[in-house]
Amino acid sequence: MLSAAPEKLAVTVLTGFLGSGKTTLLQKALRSPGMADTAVIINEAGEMGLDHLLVEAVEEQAFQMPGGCLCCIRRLDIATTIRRLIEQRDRGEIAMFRRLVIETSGLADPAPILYTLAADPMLGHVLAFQGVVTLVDALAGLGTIERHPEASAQVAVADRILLTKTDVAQPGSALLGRLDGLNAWADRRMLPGGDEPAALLFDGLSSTAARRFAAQPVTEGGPAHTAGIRTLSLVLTRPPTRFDFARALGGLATRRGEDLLRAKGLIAFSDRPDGIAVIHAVQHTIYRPQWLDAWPDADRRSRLVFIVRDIEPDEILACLAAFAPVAWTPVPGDTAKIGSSLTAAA
Ligand SMILES: Nc1nc2c(ncn2[C@@H]2O[C@H](COP(=O)(O)OP(=O)(O)OP(=O)(O)O)[C@@H](O)[C@H]2O)c(=O)[nH]1
Repeated sequence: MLSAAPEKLAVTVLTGFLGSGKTTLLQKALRSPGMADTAVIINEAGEMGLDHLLVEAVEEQAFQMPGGCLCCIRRLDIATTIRRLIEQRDRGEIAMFRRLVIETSGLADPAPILYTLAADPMLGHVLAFQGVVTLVDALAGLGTIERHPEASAQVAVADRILLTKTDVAQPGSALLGRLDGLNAWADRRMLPGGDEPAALLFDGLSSTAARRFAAQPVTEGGPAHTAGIRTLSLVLTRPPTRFDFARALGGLATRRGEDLLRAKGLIAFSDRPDGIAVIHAVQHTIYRPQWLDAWPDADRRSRLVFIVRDIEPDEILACLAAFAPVAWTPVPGDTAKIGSSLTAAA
């Protein structure tokens, strides 16, 4: 049965550097009954997307856009994806939704995405842009903003800045001063905090940023990315023990933590066969694994995605193999460099 389509689709862009907590916030927000009318589009920097599997949403609610950083190589795909979802919704093929969250990859500069949304003639009539919510890691945020122009750009366009991981560390005065310098006018909140996660994504946002960027066409060639960033996706042919795996990832984080921007994955361990571990590392920090009762999709392979700066795939493979003696096999076609070479080819 066809449902009546709403007049305008409320859209929020959720951004923040790699590992700042975007998927965690989305997971919490989607548990709220108030989010039943909200679809999410998830974009990741690597070919092998995982976040859409980790968001516990109704299957029809979360849509994946992997295959590259949304702001450069796939910029125009976002308009196509939204148009397609609206058509499917209006034909009754997917669940009715009245709101949309676009989670950008952690490396995205949101400005070209905002421009793409505003410049599309059809979308201009059907979208009601709410604003940009930017997450900043209270622990790693200052260093990240200083080293990566993408992180500064994400802060600069925010309508709301959410400082995450404040249960672990309070943001220092240097970070707060840097945020003031980049964007003093955005609403600023702490996470975890007293706010409803769903409300943080929609309530009280202004569309000032959208209007500002709609007026500034983005030049071809896309935004600048930090040089030397690349992704590497690996699958494991045999399950490692938890100890070996911890030593392998820990060894890499100890040696190259500053340039190990992000690692995430799904791993089956030989000494814990009753669960699948969701692995997260952000620079020097390796997070306690979360456990799933079963594989979240048909793919039963243990897999890890790395996003690194100035680390060659061979160095990662050698470090992992030294500590965890199982085969780590690169996924063909996913040792991509993100940066000038890809941008120029767009
Ligand atoms: N202590 C604490 N940990 C958090 C918080 N938010 C996120 N994390 C942890 O940080 C790690 C990365 O969080 P994600 O939500 O995957 O980050 P993300 O921004 O989606 O990462 P990318 O998609 O790679 O850009 C996970 O281990 C989370 O559990 C927080 O507020 N407090």
